[in-house]
Amino acid sequence: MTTSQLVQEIKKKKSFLCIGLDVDLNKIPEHLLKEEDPIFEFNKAIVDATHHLCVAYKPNTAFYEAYGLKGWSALEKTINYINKNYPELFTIADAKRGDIGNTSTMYAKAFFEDLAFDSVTVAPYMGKDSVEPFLTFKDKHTILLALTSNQGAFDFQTKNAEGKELYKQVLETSKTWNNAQNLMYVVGATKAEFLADIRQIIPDSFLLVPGVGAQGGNLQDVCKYGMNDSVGLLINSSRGIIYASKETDFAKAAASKASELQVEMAQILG
Ligand SMILES: O=C(O)c1cc(=O)[nH]c(=O)n1[C@@H]1O[C@H](COP(=O)(O)O)[C@@H](O)[C@H]1O
Repeated sequence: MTTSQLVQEIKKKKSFLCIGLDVDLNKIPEHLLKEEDPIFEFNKAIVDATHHLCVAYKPNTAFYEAYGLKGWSALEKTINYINKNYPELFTIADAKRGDIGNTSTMYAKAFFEDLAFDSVTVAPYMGKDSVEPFLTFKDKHTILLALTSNQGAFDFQTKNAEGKELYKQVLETSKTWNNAQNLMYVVGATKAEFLADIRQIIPDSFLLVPGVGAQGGNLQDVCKYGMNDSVGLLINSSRGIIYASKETDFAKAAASKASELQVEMAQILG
Protein backbone atom coordinates (compact mmCIF):
# COMPACT_ATOMS: atom_id res chain seq x y z
CA MET A 1 0.00 0.00 0.00
CA THR A 2 1.25 3.50 -0.77
CA THR A 3 1.40 6.21 1.87
CA SER A 4 -1.12 8.30 -0.06
CA GLN A 5 -3.60 5.38 -0.04
CA LEU A 6 -3.15 5.20 3.74
CA VAL A 7 -3.77 8.95 4.06
CA GLN A 8 -6.92 8.66 1.91
CA GLU A 9 -8.27 5.90 4.15
CA ILE A 10 -7.52 7.97 7.28
CA LYS A 11 -9.43 10.94 5.85
CA LYS A 12 -12.33 8.76 4.68
CA LYS A 13 -12.79 7.00 8.00
CA LYS A 14 -11.75 9.94 10.17
CA SER A 15 -9.59 7.49 12.03
CA PHE A 16 -5.88 6.91 12.45
CA LEU A 17 -6.39 3.97 14.78
CA CYS A 18 -4.25 0.85 14.57
CA ILE A 19 -5.54 -2.17 16.48
CA GLY A 20 -2.88 -4.44 17.92
CA LEU A 21 -3.66 -8.14 17.55
CA ASP A 22 -1.55 -9.38 20.47
CA VAL A 23 -3.40 -12.62 21.13
CA ASP A 24 -2.77 -14.40 24.41
CA LEU A 25 -4.69 -17.67 24.84
CA ASN A 26 -5.03 -16.96 28.57
CA LYS A 27 -6.94 -13.77 27.85
CA ILE A 28 -9.37 -14.77 25.12
CA PRO A 29 -12.93 -16.03 25.80
CA GLU A 30 -13.02 -19.62 26.94
CA HIS A 31 -15.57 -20.78 24.37
CA LEU A 32 -13.02 -20.05 21.60
CA LEU A 33 -10.53 -22.53 23.06
CA LYS A 34 -12.72 -25.34 21.72
CA GLU A 35 -12.15 -24.15 18.13
CA GLU A 36 -9.46 -25.75 15.96
CA ASP A 37 -7.64 -22.41 15.63
CA PRO A 38 -8.70 -20.19 18.55
CA ILE A 39 -6.21 -17.43 17.72
CA PHE A 40 -7.48 -17.04 14.18
CA GLU A 41 -11.14 -17.25 15.25
CA PHE A 42 -10.49 -14.52 17.82
CA ASN A 43 -8.74 -12.29 15.26
CA LYS A 44 -11.39 -12.87 12.60
CA ALA A 45 -14.16 -11.83 15.01
CA ILE A 46 -12.22 -8.75 16.17
CA VAL A 47 -11.38 -7.68 12.60
CA ASP A 48 -14.95 -8.19 11.35
CA ALA A 49 -16.27 -6.09 14.25
CA THR A 50 -13.71 -3.25 14.07
CA HIS A 51 -12.50 -2.84 10.46
CA HIS A 52 -14.71 0.23 9.85
CA LEU A 53 -13.24 2.03 12.88
CA CYS A 54 -9.52 1.63 12.21
CA VAL A 55 -7.05 1.96 9.35
CA ALA A 56 -4.45 -0.58 10.42
CA TYR A 57 -3.90 -3.86 12.23
CA LYS A 58 -0.67 -4.77 13.98
CA PRO A 59 -0.13 -8.36 15.05
CA ASN A 60 2.92 -8.55 17.27
CA THR A 61 4.67 -11.71 16.06
CA ALA A 62 5.85 -12.66 19.58
CA PHE A 63 2.28 -13.59 20.46
CA TYR A 64 2.21 -16.04 17.53
CA GLU A 65 5.78 -17.35 17.74
CA ALA A 66 5.07 -18.31 21.36
CA TYR A 67 2.63 -20.97 20.08
CA GLY A 68 5.04 -22.52 17.56
CA LEU A 69 3.75 -23.78 14.22
CA LYS A 70 0.13 -23.30 15.27
CA GLY A 71 0.83 -19.68 16.14
CA TRP A 72 2.63 -19.00 12.86
CA SER A 73 -0.21 -20.63 10.94
CA ALA A 74 -2.72 -18.39 12.79
CA LEU A 75 -0.63 -15.35 11.84
CA GLU A 76 -0.61 -16.41 8.19
CA LYS A 77 -4.37 -16.98 8.20
CA THR A 78 -4.92 -13.61 9.88
CA ILE A 79 -2.90 -11.58 7.36
CA ASN A 80 -4.49 -13.46 4.45
CA TYR A 81 -7.97 -12.86 5.88
CA ILE A 82 -7.35 -9.12 6.27
CA ASN A 83 -5.77 -8.78 2.82
CA LYS A 84 -8.61 -10.67 1.15
CA ASN A 85 -11.56 -9.09 2.93
CA TYR A 86 -10.30 -5.64 3.87
CA PRO A 87 -7.51 -4.76 1.40
CA GLU A 88 -7.91 -1.05 2.24
CA LEU A 89 -6.39 -1.68 5.69
CA PHE A 90 -2.69 -1.14 6.36
CA THR A 91 -0.97 -4.10 7.98
CA ILE A 92 2.05 -4.06 10.28
CA ALA A 93 4.11 -7.12 11.24
CA ASP A 94 5.43 -6.03 14.60
CA ALA A 95 8.51 -8.24 14.56
CA LYS A 96 11.29 -5.78 15.49
CA ARG A 97 13.84 -7.40 13.17
CA GLY A 98 17.18 -6.23 11.76
CA ASP A 99 20.45 -8.10 11.18
CA ILE A 100 23.41 -8.16 8.76
CA GLY A 101 22.31 -7.36 5.22
CA ASN A 102 21.75 -10.82 3.75
CA THR A 103 19.79 -11.89 6.84
CA SER A 104 17.67 -8.74 6.75
CA THR A 105 16.82 -9.55 3.12
CA MET A 106 15.38 -12.88 4.28
CA TYR A 107 13.41 -11.18 7.08
CA ALA A 108 12.02 -8.74 4.51
CA LYS A 109 10.99 -11.61 2.22
CA ALA A 110 9.32 -13.37 5.16
CA PHE A 111 7.11 -10.40 6.01
CA PHE A 112 6.63 -8.69 2.63
CA GLU A 113 6.46 -11.69 0.29
CA ASP A 114 5.61 -14.91 2.14
CA LEU A 115 3.28 -13.06 4.54
CA ALA A 116 2.05 -10.10 2.52
CA PHE A 117 2.30 -7.39 5.20
CA ASP A 118 2.52 -3.73 4.18
CA SER A 119 5.14 -2.99 6.79
CA VAL A 120 7.42 -4.42 9.44
CA THR A 121 8.97 -2.93 12.59
CA VAL A 122 12.78 -2.91 12.58
CA ALA A 123 15.41 -2.05 15.19
CA PRO A 124 17.98 0.48 13.91
CA TYR A 125 20.82 -0.63 16.16
CA MET A 126 22.82 -2.50 13.48
CA GLY A 127 22.74 0.49 11.15
CA LYS A 128 22.35 1.29 7.45
CA ASP A 129 23.20 -2.07 5.87
CA SER A 130 20.83 -3.87 8.26
CA VAL A 131 17.86 -1.65 7.33
CA GLU A 132 18.34 -0.88 3.63
CA PRO A 133 17.38 -4.41 2.45
CA PHE A 134 13.87 -3.79 3.87
CA LEU A 135 13.66 -0.46 2.03
CA THR A 136 14.14 -1.92 -1.46
CA PHE A 137 10.58 -3.37 -1.55
CA LYS A 138 8.19 -1.15 -3.51
CA ASP A 139 5.19 0.18 -1.56
CA LYS A 140 6.35 -1.64 1.57
CA HIS A 141 7.26 0.28 4.71
CA THR A 142 9.91 -0.16 7.35
CA ILE A 143 8.96 1.20 10.74
CA LEU A 144 12.15 2.02 12.59
CA LEU A 145 12.22 2.14 16.39
CA ALA A 146 13.09 5.74 17.27
CA LEU A 147 11.87 6.47 20.79
CA THR A 148 10.02 3.57 22.34
CA SER A 149 7.20 3.65 24.87
CA ASN A 150 8.89 1.66 27.64
CA GLN A 151 10.92 2.90 30.61
CA GLY A 152 14.08 1.31 29.19
CA ALA A 153 13.96 3.83 26.33
CA PHE A 154 15.86 6.13 28.72
CA ASP A 155 18.75 3.62 29.03
CA PHE A 156 20.13 4.33 25.54
CA GLN A 157 17.72 6.17 23.25
CA THR A 158 17.77 9.52 25.04
CA LYS A 159 21.47 9.38 25.97
CA ASN A 160 23.78 11.93 24.43
CA ALA A 161 26.52 10.69 22.16
CA GLU A 162 28.63 13.32 20.38
CA GLY A 163 26.29 16.07 21.55
CA LYS A 164 23.06 14.50 20.32
CA GLU A 165 20.56 12.04 21.76
CA LEU A 166 20.70 8.61 20.16
CA TYR A 167 17.07 8.71 18.96
CA LYS A 168 17.80 11.98 17.12
CA GLN A 169 20.82 10.40 15.48
CA VAL A 170 18.62 7.49 14.38
CA LEU A 171 16.14 9.92 12.80
CA GLU A 172 18.75 12.12 11.12
CA THR A 173 21.00 9.36 9.82
CA SER A 174 18.19 7.11 8.58
CA LYS A 175 16.86 10.00 6.47
CA THR A 176 20.00 9.75 4.33
CA TRP A 177 19.64 6.03 3.55
CA ASN A 178 18.64 4.69 0.11
CA ASN A 179 14.86 4.55 -0.35
CA ALA A 180 14.35 6.48 2.90
CA GLN A 181 10.89 7.42 1.56
CA ASN A 182 9.85 3.93 2.69
CA LEU A 183 10.65 4.66 6.33
CA MET A 184 8.20 5.29 9.14
CA TYR A 185 9.14 5.55 12.82
CA VAL A 186 7.97 4.25 16.19
CA VAL A 187 7.51 6.88 18.90
CA GLY A 188 5.79 5.81 22.12
CA ALA A 189 2.66 7.69 23.19
CA THR A 190 4.27 7.91 26.62
CA LYS A 191 6.96 10.14 25.05
CA ALA A 192 4.61 12.83 23.69
CA GLU A 193 6.77 15.64 25.09
CA PHE A 194 9.52 14.66 22.63
CA LEU A 195 7.28 14.88 19.57
CA ALA A 196 7.84 18.56 18.80
CA ASP A 197 11.60 17.93 18.55
CA ILE A 198 11.00 14.79 16.52
CA ARG A 199 8.79 16.65 14.04
CA GLN A 200 11.61 19.19 13.51
CA ILE A 201 13.74 16.36 12.13
CA ILE A 202 11.12 14.28 10.29
CA PRO A 203 8.18 16.61 9.57
CA ASP A 204 6.60 14.42 6.89
CA SER A 205 7.16 10.83 8.02
CA PHE A 206 4.43 8.61 9.41
CA LEU A 207 4.78 7.70 13.07
CA LEU A 208 3.48 4.51 14.63
CA VAL A 209 2.54 5.50 18.17
CA PRO A 210 1.91 2.62 20.59
CA GLY A 211 1.27 3.15 24.28
CA VAL A 212 -2.21 4.63 24.57
CA GLY A 213 -4.60 2.59 26.70
CA ALA A 214 -2.81 -0.01 28.81
CA GLN A 215 0.50 1.94 28.95
CA GLY A 216 -1.13 5.25 29.87
CA GLY A 217 -0.20 7.47 26.88
CA ASN A 218 -2.50 10.37 26.03
CA LEU A 219 -4.05 10.72 22.55
CA GLN A 220 -4.59 14.50 22.78
CA ASP A 221 -0.95 15.18 23.65
CA VAL A 222 0.33 12.94 20.87
CA CYS A 223 -1.86 14.72 18.32
CA LYS A 224 -0.97 18.20 19.57
CA TYR A 225 2.73 17.69 18.96
CA GLY A 226 2.90 14.83 16.47
CA MET A 227 0.27 15.48 13.82
CA ASN A 228 1.25 16.90 10.43
CA ASP A 229 -0.75 18.01 7.34
CA SER A 230 -1.28 14.39 6.25
CA VAL A 231 -2.13 13.39 9.84
CA GLY A 232 1.11 11.36 9.88
CA LEU A 233 0.10 9.24 12.86
CA LEU A 234 -1.02 5.68 13.45
CA ILE A 235 -2.08 5.31 17.06
CA ASN A 236 -1.91 1.73 18.29
CA SER A 237 -3.87 0.17 21.10
CA SER A 238 -3.75 -3.59 21.67
CA ARG A 239 -4.87 -4.83 25.12
CA GLY A 240 -7.09 -1.79 25.71
CA ILE A 241 -9.26 -2.84 22.74
CA ILE A 242 -9.05 -6.57 22.14
CA TYR A 243 -9.52 -7.65 25.77
CA ALA A 244 -12.47 -5.40 26.56
CA SER A 245 -14.50 -8.51 27.45
CA LYS A 246 -13.72 -12.19 28.03
CA GLU A 247 -17.34 -13.21 27.39
CA THR A 248 -19.14 -14.10 24.16
CA ASP A 249 -19.66 -10.37 23.48
CA PHE A 250 -15.88 -9.81 23.18
CA ALA A 251 -15.91 -8.56 19.57
CA LYS A 252 -18.72 -6.11 20.26
CA ALA A 253 -16.93 -4.88 23.38
CA ALA A 254 -13.71 -4.41 21.36
CA ALA A 255 -15.64 -2.43 18.75
CA SER A 256 -17.03 -0.22 21.47
CA LYS A 257 -13.51 0.53 22.82
CA ALA A 258 -12.24 1.15 19.28
CA SER A 259 -15.19 3.44 18.63
CA GLU A 260 -14.34 5.57 21.70
CA LEU A 261 -10.88 6.25 20.22
CA GLN A 262 -12.23 6.76 16.69
CA VAL A 263 -14.77 9.32 17.92
CA GLU A 264 -11.98 11.21 19.71
CA MET A 265 -9.89 11.08 16.54
CA ALA A 266 -12.77 12.34 14.37
CA GLN A 267 -13.16 15.30 16.74
CA ILE A 268 -9.45 16.08 16.50
CA LEU A 269 -9.56 15.88 12.69
CA GLY A 270 -12.61 18.17 12.70
O1 LIG B 1 6.77 -1.45 17.92
C1 LIG B 1 5.77 -1.43 18.66
O2 LIG B 1 4.65 -1.59 18.21
C2 LIG B 1 5.95 -1.03 20.06
C3 LIG B 1 6.95 -0.10 20.32
C4 LIG B 1 6.97 0.54 21.56
O3 LIG B 1 7.76 1.44 21.78
N1 LIG B 1 6.08 0.17 22.51
C5 LIG B 1 5.14 -0.79 22.30
O4 LIG B 1 4.32 -1.03 23.19
N2 LIG B 1 5.11 -1.45 21.09
C6 LIG B 1 4.17 -2.56 20.87
O5 LIG B 1 2.83 -2.03 20.81
C7 LIG B 1 1.92 -2.90 21.49
C8 LIG B 1 1.34 -2.18 22.67
O6 LIG B 1 0.34 -2.94 23.28
P1 LIG B 1 -0.66 -2.37 24.40
O7 LIG B 1 0.17 -1.76 25.46
O8 LIG B 1 -1.39 -3.61 24.83
O9 LIG B 1 -1.56 -1.38 23.72
C9 LIG B 1 2.72 -4.17 21.82
O10 LIG B 1 2.62 -5.06 20.74
C10 LIG B 1 4.14 -3.65 21.93
O11 LIG B 1 5.09 -4.65 21.65
